Amino acid sequence: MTAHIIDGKAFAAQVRARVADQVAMLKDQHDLTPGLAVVLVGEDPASQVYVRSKGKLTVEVGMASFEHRLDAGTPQSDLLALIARLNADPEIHGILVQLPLPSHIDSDLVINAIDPAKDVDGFHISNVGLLGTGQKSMVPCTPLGCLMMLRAHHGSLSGMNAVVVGRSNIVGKPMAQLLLGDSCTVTIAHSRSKDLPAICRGADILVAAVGRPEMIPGDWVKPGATVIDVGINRVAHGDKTKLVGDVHFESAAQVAGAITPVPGGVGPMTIACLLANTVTAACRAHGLPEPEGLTA
Ligand SMILES: NC(=O)C1=CN([C@@H]2O[C@H](COP(=O)(O)OP(=O)(O)OC[C@H]3O[C@@H](n4cnc5c(N)ncnc54)[C@H](OP(=O)(O)O)[C@@H]3O)[C@@H](O)[C@H]2O)C=CC1
Ligand SMILES: Nc1nc(=O)c2c([nH]1)NC[C@@H]1CN(c3ccc(C(=O)N[C@@H](CCC(=O)O)C(=O)O)cc3)C=[N+]21
Repeated sequence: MTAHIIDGKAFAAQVRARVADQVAMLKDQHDLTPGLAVVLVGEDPASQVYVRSKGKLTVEVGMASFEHRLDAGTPQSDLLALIARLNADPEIHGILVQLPLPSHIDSDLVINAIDPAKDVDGFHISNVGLLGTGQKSMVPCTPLGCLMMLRAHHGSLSGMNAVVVGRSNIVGKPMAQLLLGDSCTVTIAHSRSKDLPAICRGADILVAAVGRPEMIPGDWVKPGATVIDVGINRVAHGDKTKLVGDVHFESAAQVAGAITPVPGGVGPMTIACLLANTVTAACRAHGLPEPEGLTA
């Protein structure tokens, strides 16, 4: 059997088109242009690529993009002062502080300084709490993108066994919350889990968010399962480099029912969901009805 390949790139283009329609409507009928501010501290090359790509796609859907690049040695107090200004700025509906931050900065403190209503990453403790208790919140972009693809592929996820490998605050834990919210039976595995292959083999839905290139081989995958590969790992490839996921794609695609590729799977959906969250935040800020199909 060869798995259906879930085309995250095409799906993301559809999500961005819906965001663009919504933005056009907000401009036309409410004279409102949603704005997204992205803050980058330091010169990490991968982060610079993401930030550029976010800025370009933000403008493409008709929103206003504000980029703040601070040098690596920026004092934490300066970053907090910038966030306070962005929180107070009515033209800005979404704020994203690119992670990881340099080690002299306390990431939790910075994230929790963002107005939760503008926290389009969904990382603020109040959004985490709202999600955990099933209340309306800002939902983290990567797990939201994964959920959208899973719902589109399966319809209902109710009663399915889902295994999430990885327990980070930005991917693993919120992914598990969303799957639980859709009535999956959820297992969260991590570096201390015993017999990870056996845990994975029980999964109807297997989400890999580890950060280890091609760690999960096909023989850990239940025949017919849906595999969502969140991993983005740059590895040597001849005298160049290439991107691979946390799943060994070739072997897993022989066994799975459906699988997301890397690149072209979860990554593009993450950015599309960031734009979706920004439009949702703009609607909420103005007491307007939220766009349908762009939230969890
Ligand atoms: N496509 C996208 O849009 C995005 C992709 N990513 C990618 O997703 C991956 C994960 O990111 P992130 O969650 O931030 O990573 P973290 O490093 O924060 O978390 C990794 C998790 O994997 C677990 N882990 C590590 N080694 C093993 C192992 N051998 N067996 C089982 N579990 C293990 C860790 O366990 P423990 O807690 O015990 O240490 C930890 O919970 C990365 O490749 C990252 O680049 C991230 C964000 C967005
Ligand atoms: N506050 C914050 N929020 C984030 O959402 C966040 C972050 N910090 N720090 C870094 C991670 C990583 N991340 C990705 C987004 C898009 C792709 C993406 O579009 N990937 C393309 C390939 C891009 C390439 O070629 O390099 C793909 O998979 O097809 C990947 C990774 C968001 N992150």
